[in-house]
Amino acid sequence: MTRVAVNGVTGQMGGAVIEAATDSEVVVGFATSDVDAVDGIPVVQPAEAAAALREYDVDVVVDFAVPEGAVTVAEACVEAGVPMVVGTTGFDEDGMGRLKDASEEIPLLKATNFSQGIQVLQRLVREAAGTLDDYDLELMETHHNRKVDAPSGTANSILDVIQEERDVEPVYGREGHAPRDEDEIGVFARRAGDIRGEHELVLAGNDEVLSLSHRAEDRGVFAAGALDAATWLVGRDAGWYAFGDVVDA
Ligand SMILES: NC(=O)C1=CN([C@@H]2O[C@H](COP(=O)(O)OP(=O)(O)OC[C@H]3O[C@@H](n4cnc5c(N)ncnc54)[C@H](OP(=O)(O)O)[C@@H]3O)[C@@H](O)[C@H]2O)C=CC1
Ligand SMILES: O=C(O)C1=N[C@H](C(=O)O)C[C@H](O)C1
Repeated sequence: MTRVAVNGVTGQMGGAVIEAATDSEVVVGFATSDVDAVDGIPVVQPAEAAAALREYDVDVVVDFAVPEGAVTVAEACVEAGVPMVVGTTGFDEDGMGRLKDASEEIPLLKATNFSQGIQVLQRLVREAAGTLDDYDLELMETHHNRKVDAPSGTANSILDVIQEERDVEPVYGREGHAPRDEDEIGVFARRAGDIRGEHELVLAGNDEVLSLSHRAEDRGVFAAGALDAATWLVGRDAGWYAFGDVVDA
């Protein structure tokens, strides 16, 4: 069985990964709060991650934490020579640069969304935005009230795909007198309750509207995808990988 360490083990996604790990074994977790164990799994401070990766003979790390913690653990993975799957979102340029540096030494797979449905949505978005090239575009995402980054990592990834097809400028929310430019895309983030994750792209012409949307109904979908990615990543060459590489394999 693949021996997995979970970064952010005390969090919502950490719990979902532990629950989904039936074909792999979570042997250690990382978090900053002062807890010894979660579900019988020892919890270690991220600053001590490199030693723990060796001590627990970890094959791969699965990360759903915060950007700073993900970078700390990525650098520990480099030290210990362990591959890493990064699910955390909201990195700034420096954080992304440090992950890229790590990927020169270890296999590192980063995805803003580990659901297969979002992989397909991304392909549909590319086709729709490229084909309906004069339609107005608006992008919406909705998440639970504890989410800290906005727009979601997934919304930013969808925006990246659109910008590869169309020269559009994002406008984040609108307020007051805000007439729409031809080349803008409105981007909206809503936060409420325990909504797991909803994304919708609307493409509107004058007489028709195409809506492409996805809704995650359980965090288990992200956890299962990340664990599939983790198993796939073990034994690969150092480099930067995407979830599409796993889904297409
Ligand atoms: N790619 C995908 O498919 C998905 C990505 N996500 C992303 O995963 C991340 C986590 O989401 P979620 O579980 O809901 O968030 P939570 O806030 O529930 O969990 C965050 C976890 O990170 C830990 N943490 C905080 N600081 C550090 C640190 N410096 N080093 C290591 N761990 C740390 C927290 O524990 P403590 O305070 O004890 O340190 C906690 O366990 C978010 O960025 C979210 O957007 C979420 C779902 C799917
Ligand atoms: O924080 C979450 O919950 C989620 N975060 C990811 C994102 O920012 O896109 C993926 C998913 O939508 C759930």
